[in-house]
Amino acid sequence: MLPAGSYDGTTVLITGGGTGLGRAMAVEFARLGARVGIVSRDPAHHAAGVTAVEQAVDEAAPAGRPKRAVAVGAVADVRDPEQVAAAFDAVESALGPVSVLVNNAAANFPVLAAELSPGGWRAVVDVVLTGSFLCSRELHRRHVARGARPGAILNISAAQAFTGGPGMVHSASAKAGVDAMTKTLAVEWAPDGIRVNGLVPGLFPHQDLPASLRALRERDPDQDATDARRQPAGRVGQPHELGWAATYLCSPFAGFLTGHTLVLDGGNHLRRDFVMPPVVPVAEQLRPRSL
Ligand SMILES: CCCCC/C=C/C(=O)SCCNC(=O)CCNC(=O)[C@H](O)C(C)(C)COP(=O)(O)OP(=O)(O)OC[C@H]1O[C@@H](n2cnc3c(N)ncnc32)[C@H](O)[C@@H]1OP(=O)(O)O
Ligand SMILES: NC(=O)C1=CN([C@@H]2O[C@H](COP(=O)(O)OP(=O)(O)OC[C@H]3O[C@@H](n4cnc5c(N)ncnc54)[C@H](OP(=O)(O)O)[C@@H]3O)[C@@H](O)[C@H]2O)C=CC1
Repeated sequence: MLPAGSYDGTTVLITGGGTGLGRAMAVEFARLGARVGIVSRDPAHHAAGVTAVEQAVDEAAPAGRPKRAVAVGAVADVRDPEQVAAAFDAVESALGPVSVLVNNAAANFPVLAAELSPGGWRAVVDVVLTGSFLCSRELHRRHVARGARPGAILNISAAQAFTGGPGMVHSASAKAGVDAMTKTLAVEWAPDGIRVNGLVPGLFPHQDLPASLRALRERDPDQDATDARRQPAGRVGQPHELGWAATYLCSPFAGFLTGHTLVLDGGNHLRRDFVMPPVVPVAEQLRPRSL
């Protein structure tokens, strides 16, 4: 954990910050003093994120301290550059200039590559890869125009980017693009004082996942125990742990770190051996089963 107040005076914009892991990161940034802008499509998600942030900050604050406006939501589909610019405007007019961006918004659903429509491919690649680029570009443009520094961008990726993702070709391909973008922008924007890093969550189950992903887990009534047994660390990740890693990577304590992608997965992506469990074809894994 970073020292209290590490983010005092800093405005952090988190795409998809109203649900799941984005919300957990928003809470950890706010606990350390950040003002947080939550950007996504659904205002109900913003409200959930703002409430979580305010509760966490209130719990951590001394009794009687006046309540501060620490979080706001702004509507944008990250695929649309005009909506992205408008959301930055809204966040900055409420909370001040954004100097930290977390590209967390994502889309994903399990599908066999042979059955994925062009529209389904585009939806995922555009949200994950194009959305991360458009938001990064917007932060860079504003940061440079105001001569501000330092700045930090954190791209939330996935281990599928380097292992491949059978049953999720769209997401794996998009996240691999995000990792290449992390390295590229780290070099291009280092002279502008903007660090660009990546963070890969391992398995972090939570209730906000879309139905198609939840359904994969809900087939097994003992899924929590099964998931834990599948991880070298013997457990899945807890969302606040991702928040701890994110707040470190964007902080001055990581001031010389750029172009790096940190994997937080209890060792799961390294779990390869000469002898592996028998192969179950992905088509069989995704086929609906009667319980
Ligand atoms: C515990 C397991 C964890 C596994 C690892 C998790 C990794 C993650 O990335 S988690 C993040 C997942 N979160 C989300 O996906 C949240 C947001 N998702 C969505 O809003 C939808 O899933 C979306 C991606 C479909 C939204 O895109 P949008 O453009 O708004 O959606 P459309 O309904 O217009 O669909 C576009 C396109 O995609 C096809 N499609 C949608 N769902 C499926 C599906 N389940 N299977 C196959 N195809 C799907 C849809 O048919 C459209 O295609 P066309 O009809 O060809 O235009
Ligand atoms: N949970 C896990 O185990 C893993 C997660 N990850 C990654 O972690 C990150 C967070 O995922 P997680 O919290 O689990 O998933 P969620 O589904 O909870 O979060 C996805 C978020 O993205 C937002 N979003 C989706 N599409 C758009 C869009 N077009 N424009 C703006 N915002 C959008 C959604 O908000 P709204 O609907 O309001 O637009 C939602 O808040 C993602 O990058 C994901 O790929 C990676 C590996 C494993």
